[in-house]
Amino acid sequence: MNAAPLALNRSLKPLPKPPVRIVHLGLGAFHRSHQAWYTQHAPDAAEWGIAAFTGRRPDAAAALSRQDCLYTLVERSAGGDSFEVIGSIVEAVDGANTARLCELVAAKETAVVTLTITEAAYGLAADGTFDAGTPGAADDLRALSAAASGEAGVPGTPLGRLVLALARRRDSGSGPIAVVSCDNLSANGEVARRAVLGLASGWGSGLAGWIEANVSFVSTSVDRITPRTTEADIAEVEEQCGYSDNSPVVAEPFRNWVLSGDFPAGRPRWEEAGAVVVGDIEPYENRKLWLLNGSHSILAYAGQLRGHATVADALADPLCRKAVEDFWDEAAHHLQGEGLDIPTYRRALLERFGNERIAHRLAQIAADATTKLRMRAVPVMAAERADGRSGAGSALMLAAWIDYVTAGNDFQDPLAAEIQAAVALDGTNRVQGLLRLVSAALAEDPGVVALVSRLLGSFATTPAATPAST
Ligand SMILES: NC(=O)c1ccc[n+]([C@@H]2O[C@H](COP(=O)([O-])OP(=O)(O)OC[C@H]3O[C@@H](n4cnc5c(N)ncnc54)[C@H](O)[C@@H]3O)[C@@H](O)[C@H]2O)c1
Ligand SMILES: O=P(O)(O)OC[C@@H](O)[C@@H](O)[C@H](O)[C@H](O)CO
Repeated sequence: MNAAPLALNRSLKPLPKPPVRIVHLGLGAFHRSHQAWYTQHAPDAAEWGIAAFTGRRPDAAAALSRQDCLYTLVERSAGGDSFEVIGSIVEAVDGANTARLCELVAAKETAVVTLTITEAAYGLAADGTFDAGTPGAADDLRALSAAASGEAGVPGTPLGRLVLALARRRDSGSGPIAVVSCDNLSANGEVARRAVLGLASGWGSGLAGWIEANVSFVSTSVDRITPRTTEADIAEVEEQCGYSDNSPVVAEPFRNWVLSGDFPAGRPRWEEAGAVVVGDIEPYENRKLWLLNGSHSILAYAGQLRGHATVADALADPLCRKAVEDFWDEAAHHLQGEGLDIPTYRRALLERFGNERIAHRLAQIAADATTKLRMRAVPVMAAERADGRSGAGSALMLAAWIDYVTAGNDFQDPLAAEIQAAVALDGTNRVQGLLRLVSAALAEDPGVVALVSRLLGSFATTPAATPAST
């Protein structure tokens, strides 16, 4: 009988355990492949430990805690896998444990709070402002107001919990701190600032003013394709590494992190691990959000309509590939700037997306479309139309999404009820109703509605049924 493999922990792999100076909200796959990797590879890693909180469930924190917060990062290239144990996370906590969050954020030693809570968790309205009316925000505003007056009140969203913890930091006199959004949002620092200040209004008693003066909201562009871990990944780590790891994470070899903003209480020297610190982040953000995430959205809807399950499969379909390249041509008109090198970036994306060993599921990317399309299709289309062109490449992304939700596919979206109501309408009203959830301005433009309507059905045929081109 084979002996059970040894479990991964700090006795088996005695990595240093630095003190907590970073608090992370959203303990998912991406944080572990990206910010935790950069922190481990910074030259001052010995001073910077991370306490990471889950978002909605305790499971990931419980699993990681069972192995002293160590996990294996599997770097998966087209040619093979390499393995590295990451130890920069030193505490993994259930997000509902607001007492521990408050304690850590209020501590003088804590200098940075990072976020990977997904785009939908910022509670944005269609115009990009904070929407106090979403159920999560409304509940948190009430909870924060109760907590401020000493009554029982515990916020349930990550940003509501962060506001509670920032109130504790103010009370403890621990001074300024940086909040760093690592979610795929344009101007993610500014979005985080608006959402935090919006929720802080529930607390009252000058908390919003204190946050304005003491919290630096850093914007970042983050990049490393990190699909969800599978059972096969867990089995592979056991076989190749000789220990059992319940929480490995798989990522492509490529990684990129561009940051812009102040860190009033310090930060790890991430730039010496390859991160880039810039003054103006917008061109980098747009390049990444439009070219990578925008084409991911096209592939998610068009690809699934054509029967594909992964990014690599969809990209191999000429119809999907053409839609991606047409959108890239459009977006490139509005990506000017020194060092952006769009042709090289595009070539690299084709190679990254084509890595068949990274099974990046289209269903995962398809989630939360209304929030994502506002930052991926809408700005490019608006810029194209302002320059007198049609914006057909961006319109095709919107048409593919409309076909996808109309076809009765399962989807997750903060506006799911509104999407269902719009889908129940007919013809142009349906198109206009769905566009309105993404951009009121585009929905009111008859030219856009007509263009998107004309493009419906573009991906209706499966590849096998597509007539051979002549
Ligand atoms: N995975 C990637 O390749 C990648 C790359 C770049 C950026 N990102 C950004 O990171 C985010 C997280 O990606 P991931 O791969 O870690 O996902 P994940 O599903 O592994 O983890 C997401 C974390 O956020 C929490 N969460 C999810 N939805 C939430 C909500 N509505 N409210 C509160 N908490 C919520 C989850 O509980 C979990 O802790 C993405 O949405 C994206 O903005 C991901
Ligand atoms: O939920 P999303 O669409 O923001 O993320 C899914 C993928 O598009 C995304 O995770 C990319 O892999 C990532 O942005 C690459 O850096």
